[in-house]
Amino acid sequence: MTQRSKVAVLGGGAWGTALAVTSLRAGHEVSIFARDAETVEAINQRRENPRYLPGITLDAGLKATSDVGAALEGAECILSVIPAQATRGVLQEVAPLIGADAKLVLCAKGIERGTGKLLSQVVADLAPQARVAALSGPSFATDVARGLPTAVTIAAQDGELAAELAQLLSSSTFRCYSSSDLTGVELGGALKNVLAIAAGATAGAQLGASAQAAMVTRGFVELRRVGAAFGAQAETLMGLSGLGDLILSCGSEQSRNFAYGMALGRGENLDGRPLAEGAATAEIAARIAREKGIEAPIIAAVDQLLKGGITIHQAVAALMARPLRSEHDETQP
Ligand SMILES: NC(=O)C1=CN([C@@H]2O[C@H](COP(=O)(O)OP(=O)(O)OC[C@H]3O[C@@H](n4cnc5c(N)ncnc54)[C@H](OP(=O)(O)O)[C@@H]3O)[C@@H](O)[C@H]2O)C=CC1
Ligand SMILES: O=C(CO)COP(=O)(O)O
Repeated sequence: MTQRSKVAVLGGGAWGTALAVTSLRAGHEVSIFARDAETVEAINQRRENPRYLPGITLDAGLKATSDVGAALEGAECILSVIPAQATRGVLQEVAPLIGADAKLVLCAKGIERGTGKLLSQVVADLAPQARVAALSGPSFATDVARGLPTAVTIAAQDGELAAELAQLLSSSTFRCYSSSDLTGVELGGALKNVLAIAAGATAGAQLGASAQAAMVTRGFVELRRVGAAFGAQAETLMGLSGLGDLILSCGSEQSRNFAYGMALGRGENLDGRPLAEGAATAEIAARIAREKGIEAPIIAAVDQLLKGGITIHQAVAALMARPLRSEHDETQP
């Protein structure tokens, strides 16, 4: 085990709470910032987070506060676990509280809708003093909170920082690999959510397991094309934050993105559903692909589906009618 540090977690949702628990298990002092007073009280008084992790008893020693300054005070490592589209707003508020040497680990999976920026670019805008990294990979919050074995990747442009963080956050049930491909790890996590919606919609419309497998495989081709255009390494996308997370999220209703897609495929009302980051990322991912001339028909179809422009049956019919081609088209990046 590494030296005991203070880890601050921004966000008292499912993933923030699970990462707080795992940080505690890695031997650190942990403080969660949650804006919701009831969540703070439930974590501190009853060792539970019934809104986001119902039925799970949290480890003793976890602390939560609605005072972000108190949560961040003395923290050597800050985990940002605020949904992607709210990350800028929260960082704007907390940036002055982040020290020059603080390690800031982005744990949300998304691309900023308004700007097309990865979250590390949002940090560069607002808290350039922070040493930024991203944590991503196949990991359901409930599995992690329950202490089931999980592996993720932590990436930073500075490979030594990534390795340091992997050491800091790993425990006997939470294995962190390190990487210097920050862009690849961020993109893998953000785009798999869009593809999980596509897979879920295919399942919801009862188009069959074969169609679902084709959707995921060809979706992965699009993920790799977008990754290549951003300079991501192909091996990164074949790893935990890419293929690994696709395997998890495109085949299980435990994934909120997959479940959201299922509801979409069944034609159900989508109001009031739990967070599905892919719904926010789809439009900007489709726009980025269009602007960069990247062929990404599945990502575009998810965007259209979410906007109500087409049905899943129309989307699949259009995908099936595309011109036949080599599976490995070298004309695409
Ligand atoms: N759940 C999972 O299994 C995993 C999730 N992730 C990623 O982690 C990110 C967060 O997901 P998750 O924790 O599950 O989401 P949840 O919906 O469970 O929780 C979101 C949390 O963020 C808080 N929040 C939202 N907006 C703000 C804001 N403006 N200021 C302060 N707090 C805010 C919410 O507070 P409030 O309750 O007050 O609204 C809530 O505590 C997503 O990007 C997701 O893709 C990654 C891996 C696994
Ligand atoms: O990212 C996740 C697992 O790795 C969680 O997926 P969902 O947000 O779709 O539930």
